[in-house]
Amino acid sequence: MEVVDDPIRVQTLVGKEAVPPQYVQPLETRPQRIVGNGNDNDNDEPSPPVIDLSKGSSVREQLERACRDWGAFHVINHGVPVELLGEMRRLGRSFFEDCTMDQKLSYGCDPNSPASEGYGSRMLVASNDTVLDWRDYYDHHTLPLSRQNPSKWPHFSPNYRKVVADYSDQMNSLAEKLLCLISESLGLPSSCIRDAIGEFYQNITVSYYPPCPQPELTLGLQSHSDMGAITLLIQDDVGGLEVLKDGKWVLVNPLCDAIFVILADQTEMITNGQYKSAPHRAITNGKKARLSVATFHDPAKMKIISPAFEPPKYRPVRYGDYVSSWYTQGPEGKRNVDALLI
Ligand SMILES: O=C(O)CCC(=O)C(=O)O
Ligand SMILES: [Fe+2]
Repeated sequence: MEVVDDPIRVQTLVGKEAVPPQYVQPLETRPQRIVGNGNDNDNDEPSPPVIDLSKGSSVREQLERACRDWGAFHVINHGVPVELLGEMRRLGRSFFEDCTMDQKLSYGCDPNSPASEGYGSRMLVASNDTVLDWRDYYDHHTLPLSRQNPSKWPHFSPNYRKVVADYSDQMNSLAEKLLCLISESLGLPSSCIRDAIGEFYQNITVSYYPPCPQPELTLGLQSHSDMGAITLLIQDDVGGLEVLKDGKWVLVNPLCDAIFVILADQTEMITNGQYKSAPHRAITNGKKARLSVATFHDPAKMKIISPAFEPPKYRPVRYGDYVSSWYTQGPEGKRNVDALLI
């Protein structure tokens, strides 16, 4: 296996006047908007729907529309204490901003293993000539509990490990609840998608996007869809997450108490393409650092995923094989799940 050097953390580039050439996107993938200058959101631009989970009877209908039209939506009244969302954001930010680089590097992830836990900067990179993302991150392995080893997580704050463990529990329950509702919205038994995924493999990734001297040339995270079943994301008030809707990039409004739900590739497969995974990306800005916390819920590597409808439109795939092809080919704006279409 090719041995990869430990990547430069983007935070160490802050203060430069220009971005190094490896971070410059080709013309066709450069962002079309600059956030943080007061005209972030085009008034005519549609916004992802907001679904109130406490509104019993209409929730399934709203979910159905949001899943078909967007593959992504906000949920409010989701049952997760909003103080916990705030604590997770605060502690996540504190790691990046209050720890020294030496402290942070003592948690550095293994650059030779694609999904290793810890502090890194090059997660979605397929080859050495891929344009780099303007992002640093901290990835935590949280579920199943046999993968959870809090001694590997930052200990600069006495609360950090407890907050991450509580956050993991809460996201797990919400992901289960949403997959049940999503199954029901398609007339499937409520446990259908949940059972098709099996035991959740959950990762929590805190992404930190330092201010960028040339936001018009860069992306914080290149276009991709998430590989697993369902992603639950919170962000701060800076804004920069975009989802692709009818061929256009639409900004996801930061809603402080909401959780943003992103359908991922295995849910597209199981629903036989009735609900598509949502391509999304993050843009950067010149003034403020931006933070997001994404919680991924994936099947086990050995799990075979196949559509729950006849006739199937996708070939069955072992999840581990799907992941390996993703890491060797990279997202590069393609929809990897399309490769499984029959
Ligand atoms: O930072 C964001 O808003 C997006 C993060 C994301 O898409 C990911 O980590 O897969
Ligand atoms: Fe993502």
